[in-house]
Amino acid sequence: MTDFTEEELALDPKFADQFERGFRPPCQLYLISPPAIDAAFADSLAAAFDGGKVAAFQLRLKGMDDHAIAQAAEPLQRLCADREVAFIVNDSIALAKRIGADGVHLGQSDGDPREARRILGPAVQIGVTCHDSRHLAMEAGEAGADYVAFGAFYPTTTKETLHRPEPSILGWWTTLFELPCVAIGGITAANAAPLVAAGADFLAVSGAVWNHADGPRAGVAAFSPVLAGKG
Ligand SMILES: Cc1ncc(COP(=O)(O)OP(=O)(O)O)c(N)n1
Ligand SMILES: Cc1nc(C(=O)O)sc1CCOP(=O)(O)O
Ligand SMILES: [Mg+2]
Repeated sequence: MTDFTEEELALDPKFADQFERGFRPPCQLYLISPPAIDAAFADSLAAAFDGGKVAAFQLRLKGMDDHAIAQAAEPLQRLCADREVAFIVNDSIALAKRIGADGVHLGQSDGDPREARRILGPAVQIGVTCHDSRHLAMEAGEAGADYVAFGAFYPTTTKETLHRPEPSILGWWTTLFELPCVAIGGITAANAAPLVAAGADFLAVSGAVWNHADGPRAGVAAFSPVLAGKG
């Protein structure tokens, strides 16, 4: 696999009709926390969950140590359990293990998915950032990831990003692989339709929910039509 170039890995359109896309559940929302939160954040998260179905919540607090994140996680993890939302920890396999998270999201320099599996066991969801790379996504799949994440599809102020995939990478992935794919980066209710149409299994969203003019409940609710394919 490591011998292929990105170009070689691209699905040649002339062969596309030879592949049949299997059934996939409708696209779902994967909510990412703001990079910093305050003591009242649990109320905002509850409001977001009131806005519509959220499949997963990722606690992504940057620049804090694991001990502080573990403390902040407690009420949020409880709320997620009550609302049947998967609770995913960003960056840290050790923290995910310590607090018994439902999953961990690993960037390309956050740790090895095989090591994460060894430490966290078979039931914990492991996600891997793959930027705009088919190659990284196939490597993540081979390493036992539960989902691959492509991004940033649109400009974002939440994180400095270097990669800008085309929506077609989602169609390529879902045509060839059963493993779910996540689209991330600058996604709003207004620009999400091409990602849903291309085959994203999940939309990972932060700013569009937390910075929504009418609050996080409205921020989540705004995605309902586009997730239903009516955007
Ligand atoms: C669902 C999802 N996709 C991508 C990322 C980005 O992870 P990473 O590249 O490690 O960058 P940071 O989020 O750690 O700044 C993610 N967190 N979640
Ligand atoms: C955390 C993150 N990772 C990205 C990637 O491209 O890997 S983009 C991003 C920011 C997501 O937040 P928003 O929805 O506000 O753009
Ligand atoms: Mg990371």
